[in-house]
Amino acid sequence: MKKADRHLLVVEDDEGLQSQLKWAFEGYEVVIAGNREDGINLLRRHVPGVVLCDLGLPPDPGGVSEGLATLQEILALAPATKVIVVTGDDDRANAIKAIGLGAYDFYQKPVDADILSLIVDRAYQVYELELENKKLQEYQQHTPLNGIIATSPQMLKVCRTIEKVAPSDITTLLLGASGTGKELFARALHELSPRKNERMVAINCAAIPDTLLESELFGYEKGAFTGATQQTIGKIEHANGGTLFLDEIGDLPLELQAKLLRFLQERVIERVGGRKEIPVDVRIIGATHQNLSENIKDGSFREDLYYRISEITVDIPSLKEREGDALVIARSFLQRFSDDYKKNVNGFDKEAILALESHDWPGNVREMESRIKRAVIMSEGSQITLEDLEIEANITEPMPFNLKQIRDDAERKAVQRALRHCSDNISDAANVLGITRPTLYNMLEKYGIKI
Ligand SMILES: Nc1ncnc2c1ncn2[C@@H]1O[C@H](COP(=O)(O)OP(=O)(O)OP(=O)(O)O)[C@@H](O)[C@H]1O
Repeated sequence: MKKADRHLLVVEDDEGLQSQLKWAFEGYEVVIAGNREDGINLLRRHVPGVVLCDLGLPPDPGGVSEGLATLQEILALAPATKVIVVTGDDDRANAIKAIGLGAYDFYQKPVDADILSLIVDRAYQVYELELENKKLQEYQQHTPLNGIIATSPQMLKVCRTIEKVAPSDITTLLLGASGTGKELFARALHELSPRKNERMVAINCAAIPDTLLESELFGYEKGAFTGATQQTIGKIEHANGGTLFLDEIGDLPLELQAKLLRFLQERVIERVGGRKEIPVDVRIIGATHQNLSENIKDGSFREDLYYRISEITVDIPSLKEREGDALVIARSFLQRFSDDYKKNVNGFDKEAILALESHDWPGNVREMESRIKRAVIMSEGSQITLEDLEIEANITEPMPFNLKQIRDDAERKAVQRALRHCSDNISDAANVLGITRPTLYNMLEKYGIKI
């Protein structure tokens, strides 16, 4: 939050003090009320992070009842607000009472604007930090599936599909580019399924030489080939009762595709060198970054196997296609790595945010994970810079149709961005955009933005 976006509410009935305080806080938007009712109205309108509240307010200017009531009402309406109570010079007892009721701090008259500014600055910093933390926690709570960070409509749809498909035994194919989270989703599917207490066994079909893949998958009997000194169970049998995750299934050699197809149809396997049919009960999840339709066309993937493994197909969009997810995922990684590496990094600077939002992310979430890990380790300040990320902001776009389109696009993007930055809080987003709430509502309707 820029200092200029910071609102400070002063509830004070002394007009001399009002005008002194109005100009005492450089960089704050100071709003002044002379009594509780006006104070609460301004609180609702401006949502200030910090309130300076005189305890002696009318109709009890000589006592503290109205001031304490104002404090309580502010905290009931906006518990995150930091209220600093201002008391008479000899009124420690009531100051402490106010702290007991939830005031953040107290300050005794006469007012020294310099000291009060310092107290307000510190209170605002605490307020903003708490707000940032709360947002992060909310994002994490909204995480639809364990360990998966997703707020974009595209990914929320994927999450819903996974939740629907998980309880059944249906064979599921996850399609998506490298690093989009296919394995993470496979694990989520397993965790949400009735098989969750059994094993999930993963095998990367592209990482194992073709000659070894058959015995890895199906196991072998003693003496099946040179070096087969003892009977060995394969991954499929190992996953019995649980889930088998066949990563990079598009790389499965044709002979093995036939054998896998037979297993999927009959649910029995034969170990290499064995004759016995062994029934195995596994749920199969496949994943690939390849275009299997192309592979079918060029004969490198069996069409009949494709239909067997794709009873349900889930397309996982690339990070670039997920509206708004990049920043949310980046923040979550930042928090994780700054905790892991005990670094005091708490955000991204403006240029870094632009770069995170405009980068193409060819390596998707995996690329982001490693870039942010490195940036956290390398960073020397409290904020990650463009240099730490080692990416270039790429904000060039094709020439649009006309000026109206440019304006509309920019307006829609600004509204979406403000909402994202304010966790969908309409008042905050309207403030960020410098417009009123009704204007923002009109824009949401105009651009069909749902929150
Ligand atoms: N939505 C997400 N939220 C949090 N972490 C994620 C998300 N998506 C992916 N990751 C993380 O990114 C990394 C890559 O994910 P994963 O291995 O699941 O991708 P993949 O699509 O299986 O990649 P590949 O095709 O290269 O095997 C992992 O560390 C994973 O935890």
